[in-house]
Amino acid sequence: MEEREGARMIDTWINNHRQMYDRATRHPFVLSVRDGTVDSSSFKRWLGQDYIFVRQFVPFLASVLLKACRESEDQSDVEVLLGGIASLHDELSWFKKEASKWDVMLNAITPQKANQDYCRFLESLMLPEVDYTVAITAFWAIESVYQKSFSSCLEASSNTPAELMETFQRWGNDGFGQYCCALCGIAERRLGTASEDVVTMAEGVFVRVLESEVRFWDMSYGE
Ligand SMILES: Cc1ncc(CO)c(N)n1
Repeated sequence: MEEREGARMIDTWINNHRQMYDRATRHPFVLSVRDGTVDSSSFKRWLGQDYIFVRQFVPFLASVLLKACRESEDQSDVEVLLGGIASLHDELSWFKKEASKWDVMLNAITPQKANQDYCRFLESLMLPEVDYTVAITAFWAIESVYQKSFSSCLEASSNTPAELMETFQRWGNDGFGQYCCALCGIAERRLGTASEDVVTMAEGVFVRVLESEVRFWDMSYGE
């Protein structure tokens, strides 16, 4: 099979869907965090909904790991994904600690429509017939929207409130950036030898992730 240049492929997608990409990675909620004007009710709403999402993210990541174990030609994929599982473990404890700090009752939260839809989309990607290349592309896209969004809140010119810094460091720090690069590298490598059909499907999933992330951020403003 002809080798395609995966790196260029993902860059091309980002360029082709630039408007949606920017809406997902420079959402008004994130910009309000960055300039220090975010209100605590939006932050708390986001925190509670994201906890629910992250719980659903665990079985999704497990399904990607299983596909990597079975289908990947490169053993290091499994190690990258195991690192992701370890950090999700840490993330869940962090959510609980942060929620108690802000008086958010995690047990009492019901998922809003955008969250339910996003979680249902994740479920559809867990099916065994979904190609590993498509699943890892989705996984990379989901993580990288948070990485891009929150790393912008840590730039020297930003005015992120001190009590929110720890939150945004979770997804904005260099280590998380390197993890996203490793995921991107896996997706690129797989896309490089994938069939046209799989590439088309992976691009569709990428766009769907961006749309789902925009709707997810929108929830922080309430319904
Ligand atoms: C909605 C959403 N997207 C991405 C991430 C990154 O893990 C997250 N925690 N929540």
